Amino acid sequence: MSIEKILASAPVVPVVVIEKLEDAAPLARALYNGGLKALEITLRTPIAAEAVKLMKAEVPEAYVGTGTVVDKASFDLSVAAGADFMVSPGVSDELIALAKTSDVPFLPGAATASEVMQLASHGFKYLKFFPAEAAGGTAMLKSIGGPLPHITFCPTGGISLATAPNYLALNNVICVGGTWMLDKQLIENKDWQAIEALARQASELK
Ligand SMILES: O=C(O)C(=O)C[C@H](O)[C@H](O)COP(=O)(O)O
Repeated sequence: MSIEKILASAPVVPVVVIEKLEDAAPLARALYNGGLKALEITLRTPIAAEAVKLMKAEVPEAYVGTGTVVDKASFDLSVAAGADFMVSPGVSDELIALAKTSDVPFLPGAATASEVMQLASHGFKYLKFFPAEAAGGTAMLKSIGGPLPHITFCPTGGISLATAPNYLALNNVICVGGTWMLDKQLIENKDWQAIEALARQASELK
């Protein structure tokens, strides 16, 4: 499985912070039924790895990956959980070495031309552009695309339903990451139909 195929599966990758294990399966089903095929579960809560397992069992046809992969511990936790892919907000020599020895698709984060060049030198052609809005938004991606046209991005960070199309219109953007479809109140209310509707809105973005 390639990171390209995973990222090309839908225009948006929901970035999920899972608080309750009981929400994992129905949330994954709602997001997938709404057309979002790749789900990024951030390792920011102690139940995240277990949630990945439950989501994969509930929606085996989905690509269930981990986010906030920042060191060997989180990398190993992702592998143990059976993550279909991994995403990091930035990158370190340790993570680059681990990613290059693993067959789990890895999407490293970058925010500057130098970081993009460093990752490209290690063979990465798909990068997370994070934090997208704070790091310069679409203007930054257009500028980076000039000298580095062979790198494709999944911008994430501060992107909304309204601004996502501006990123998706860029030649060097394959999809965006976002949290706007993960309304905390709807999840608290277990309103999975409403979550599915927000996912559908996101999945129909061009
Ligand atoms: O936890 C990580 O590893 C992250 O990279 C953080 C997420 O990308 C942001 O939480 C995106 O959140 P929004 O800004 O609401 O789209």
